[in-house]
Amino acid sequence: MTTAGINVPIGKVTAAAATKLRVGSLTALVIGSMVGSGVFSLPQNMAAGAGPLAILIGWAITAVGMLALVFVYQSLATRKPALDAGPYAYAKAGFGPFIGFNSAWGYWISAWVGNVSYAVIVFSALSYFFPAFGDGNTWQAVLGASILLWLVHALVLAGIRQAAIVNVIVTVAKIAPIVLFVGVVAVAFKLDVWSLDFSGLGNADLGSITAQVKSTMMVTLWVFIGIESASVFSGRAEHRKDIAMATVLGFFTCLALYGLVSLLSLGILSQPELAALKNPSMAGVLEAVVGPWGAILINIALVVSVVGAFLSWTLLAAEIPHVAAKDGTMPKFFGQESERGVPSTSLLITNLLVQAFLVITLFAQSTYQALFYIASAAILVPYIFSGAYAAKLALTGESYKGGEQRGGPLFAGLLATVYGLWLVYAAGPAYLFMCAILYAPGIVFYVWARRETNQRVFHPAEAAVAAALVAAGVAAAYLIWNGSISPL
Ligand SMILES: NC(=[NH2+])NCCC[C@H](N)C(=O)O
Repeated sequence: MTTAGINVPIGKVTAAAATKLRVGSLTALVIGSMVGSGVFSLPQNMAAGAGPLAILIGWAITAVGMLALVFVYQSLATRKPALDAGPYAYAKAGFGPFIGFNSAWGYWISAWVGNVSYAVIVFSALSYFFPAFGDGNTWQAVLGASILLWLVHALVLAGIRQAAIVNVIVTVAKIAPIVLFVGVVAVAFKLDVWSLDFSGLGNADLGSITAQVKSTMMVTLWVFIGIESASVFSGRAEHRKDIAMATVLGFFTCLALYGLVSLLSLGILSQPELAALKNPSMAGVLEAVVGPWGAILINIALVVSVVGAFLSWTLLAAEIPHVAAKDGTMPKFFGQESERGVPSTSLLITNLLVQAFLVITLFAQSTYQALFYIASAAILVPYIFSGAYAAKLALTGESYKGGEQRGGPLFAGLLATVYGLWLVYAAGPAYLFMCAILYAPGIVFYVWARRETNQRVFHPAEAAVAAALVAAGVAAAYLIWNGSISPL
């Protein structure tokens, strides 16, 4: 991860890093911005609801859908360079202020709920050394996570920016063990274990192939979140065209690593055995091959990787409402800055929410998986509207020169949108309802921002969407209260 997330104005972050980057380093940046916690739990997360065949199909769908999204952000970055505030700015330009607001709000929710999941998985990994941390949701773990949270808070307030050199070290420290894992597991791979139940249909718990594929979708989405920030690195590229190359290279490198981690693991332990592993499950798989040092290595790699990602996503999460406040999308108070230029109010609100969710985690006994499912589902609004905006530009011809080819971008935009809608379906009702609860309160802040800037609050269509959102939120709160759904 790097600080140069989508909403971080490039100049501010990179003033110090004036050296221009080539394809290699840019690719490392792209990979670094994607790899956080997800990969370390892939063996269990993927096998929990799917056999080898469905996992293969799941990666294939993800490859196509995510690549479409990559092209969407690339084409938007070149066509609408002025909108470099990221996904919400595209959604706003394409579909009006209310949709724009919800994209910013959703991206923000995803960022900070993702951080809650990070805190949980870090302590779940540490429980290998200190068993009291359990699955990262014991009181000891939540206490530890809270200390980590406010420590990071203090660092950010003090004006910390991730130095390029730290990024390089963290990226190497997290990628090297993953590559080692793939190598060791490839050698120990047993085809007969892998093909034991190729279709997964032998295990009645898994259900049809479609059901199995669906079960992998939030997981594969989660591991690629961060890819949208790649276009922001353009300011750091020596040649602008290098960034496109680096994004695609970074994408395929991660896809290969992710695919191999999840698929090769099925040749070490069977699907039911993987499904029963504790996360980070890469640790359990490597331990099965080489003994305890395998688990120790992976657990340490996870802590390094996720603490680094936690810092980056904290900076990014605080930056989102801050940037959105500047253009009137969010209330002005989110834009307040400390003397050091840190978006202190936004940071404080963000981390108070993380803290509140950590407490909820303790009482609801929430798992890492449930938390990152919420973060994945929440990001779909900005993703879908980015795809739709790219398609809209290609359809109307806006920002295209006469005779310029529009078929490719139109196809990518439509594909990304369809992929996003399929993910909404795959997320399932429990997580959609949970998102409704988190999105609905946003309306108050939207109204606030519109009043502050003396603008009309809702157009009729927007009012209808808002009303539907409130209704869904209320229904969701009721269903959770009476126990019909339990997304946590
Ligand atoms: N804190 C967050 N919102 N992180 C989102 C990025 C998730 C990242 N792809 C991972 O695997 O960890």
